[in-house]
Amino acid sequence: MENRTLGIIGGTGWLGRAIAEALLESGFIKPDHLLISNRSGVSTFEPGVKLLADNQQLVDLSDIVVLSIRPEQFRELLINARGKLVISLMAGVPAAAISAATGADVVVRAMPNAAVEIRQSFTPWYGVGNLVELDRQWVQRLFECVGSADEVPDEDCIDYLSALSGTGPAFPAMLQMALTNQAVAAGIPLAIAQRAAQGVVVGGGQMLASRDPRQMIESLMAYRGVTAAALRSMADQNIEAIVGRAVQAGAEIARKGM
Ligand SMILES: NC(=O)C1=CN([C@@H]2O[C@H](COP(=O)(O)OP(=O)(O)OC[C@H]3O[C@@H](n4cnc5c(N)ncnc54)[C@H](O)[C@@H]3O)[C@@H](O)[C@H]2O)C=CC1
Ligand SMILES: O=C(O)[C@@H]1CCC=N1
Repeated sequence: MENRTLGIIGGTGWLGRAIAEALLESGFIKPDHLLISNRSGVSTFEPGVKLLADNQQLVDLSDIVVLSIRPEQFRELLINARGKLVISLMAGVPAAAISAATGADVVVRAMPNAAVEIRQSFTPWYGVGNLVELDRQWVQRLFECVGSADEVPDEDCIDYLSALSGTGPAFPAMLQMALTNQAVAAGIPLAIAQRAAQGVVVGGGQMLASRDPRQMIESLMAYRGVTAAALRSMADQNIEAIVGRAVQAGAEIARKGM
């Protein structure tokens, strides 16, 4: 299991590169068992990692192939991956379409997020085809190198979670911007507004790494003061429905296919 060769198509992109670097740093993959497809010929990977311009050659030399290209780039990709385990990170591309286009009988769809950069992605994954137990464990351990991971019960979970957790820092970034903009509109100087809003999202997020959110809300509501008024206003405006509609809008795109 340890000596498998992994090829990443799109390994010079945002997710692909971060995952490749984490796999090497953690020792999960040795440099001479990692292949990266690279069209420019310029490498910043450590020595031993093989760069290949030819994707079919990469597939032929790999036991497992990660597709970390964009959905529209996948339409142009011509590879025969019959007999290989293909792991796709692409949003909105069903496993059946990946099998049909690549010939792979076993396809894992995984949905990390941009926090792979800091090894804090949550990555749900789902395997289609005969994914044996050893492969299952391997996939789980691979994504644990960039955070935490869970096998999910069906493929639709991947489409739904693409919008919920695949979006990674998008929801917190939007909240941070809204807090900043509102503070500036209320007359707070921009630099202070930015620091205050960042403190809420980053500092608050770090606390929630080890606290239960419901208990946190209850503890702060118990003051019956400022926080209670602010959170009650959000609840009155049905924040849950707003969040629900946002995730559904993203999931709809993933389900429709890209
Ligand atoms: N960036 C994100 O936060 C997330 C991205 N995804 C999915 O991951 C996939 C990759 O996304 P990113 O890394 O953000 O995109 P990216 O655009 O940063 O990376 C794609 C890379 O693939 C390379 N590439 C494209 N076609 C190629 C080919 N035929 N041969 C070799 N290399 C090729 C490009 O040059 C680029 O370096 C997408 O399908 C996206 O849906 C999923 C969850 C989160
Ligand atoms: O927005 C997208 O389509 C990709 C998938 C989830 C995050 N980024």
